[in-house]
Amino acid sequence: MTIPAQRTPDAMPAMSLRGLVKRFDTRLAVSGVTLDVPAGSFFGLLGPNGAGKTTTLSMAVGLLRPDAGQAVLRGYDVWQSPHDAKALVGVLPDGVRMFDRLSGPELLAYHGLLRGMPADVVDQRARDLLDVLELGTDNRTLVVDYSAGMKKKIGLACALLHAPRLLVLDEPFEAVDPVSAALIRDILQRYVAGGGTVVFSSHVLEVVERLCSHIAIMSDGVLRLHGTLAQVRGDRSLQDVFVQVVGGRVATGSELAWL
Ligand SMILES: Nc1ncnc2c1ncn2[C@@H]1O[C@H](COP(=O)(O)OP(=O)(O)OP(=O)(O)O)[C@@H](O)[C@H]1O
Repeated sequence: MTIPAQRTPDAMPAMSLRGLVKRFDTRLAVSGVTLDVPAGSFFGLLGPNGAGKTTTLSMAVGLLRPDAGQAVLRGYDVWQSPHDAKALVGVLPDGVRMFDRLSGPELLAYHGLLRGMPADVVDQRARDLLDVLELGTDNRTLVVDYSAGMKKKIGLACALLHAPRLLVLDEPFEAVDPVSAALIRDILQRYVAGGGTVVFSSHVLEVVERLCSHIAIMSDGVLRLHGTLAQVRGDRSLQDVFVQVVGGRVATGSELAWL
C-alpha cells in the first residue's frame, strides 16, 4: 500500500490497525482490533494479563502474521511493504530472544548494520545510547549475562538506534529500577516533543496517566475503550475506569484459607 495522495504524512495516523485477528489453536487471542494512533501521540495500551496486548503489538509491527486484518504504519502496509514499514519503526518486543551472546556494543553494531546504517554513525550513536542508559561501553559483558532491567534497556537502545519516527514498546518499564524508569520517561517525552510517536503497553497506570495523550484498554482480545486520556478518564481516575472496563475480582477473605 502506498501513501494516499490526499493526505499529508503528518495528517495520517502513525499506525492504523484494521480488524486484526489472531487465533492460537482454540484460543482467540485478538478478536478484530481496529485502532488509529495519531502521529505525535504518546499512546498507552492497557489491559489485564492475557488481554492480547503483546499479540496486537506483534501483529502491528510485522513480528506476527495476523489471521485477518491489516496493519499500516504511516501509510505502509506492514505485510505488503515490509521494508518501508519496518524502516519507520523501532520495536522493543516482549519475550523475543535477542542475539544475546553479543556484548551491548556488539548487539547495537549488529542492529545498526542490519539497518544499513554507516558504521561510524552506528558507533557514535551506540556510545551515546550506552552512556545515557548507563549500560557501560565495555565489550566484555554479554547481553545474556545482563539483568532483566539491563536487557530491557539494551532492547530500548536497539529500538532507538536508527532514530525512527515511531516507537512500539512492549512493557518498556517492566523490571527497570525507578531511576532508569525516570530516565526512560524523559527520553520518551523528549522524543514525542520532537515529533515522534510512542505506542507502549504497560500495567503501570500511574506511568500511563502521567505520560500518555491517548490510551486504549483491551480485555479478552477486544478493544473496550480508546481515545484521548481526557476522553477515556472523564472525571474519574484511570484506575477506576480500568477496573470498571475489564471487571475485577474482589477478594472476600475466604480464599486461600489454608495459607
Ligand atoms: N504463541 C502463543 N501460543 C499460544 N497462545 C498464545 C501465544 N501467545 C499468546 N497466547 C495467548 O494469547 C492470549 C493473549 O496473550 P498476550 O501475550 O497477547 O497477552 P498480554 O495482554 O500481552 O498479556 P500480559 O499482560 O500478561 O503480557 C493469552 O491467552 C495467551 O495465553
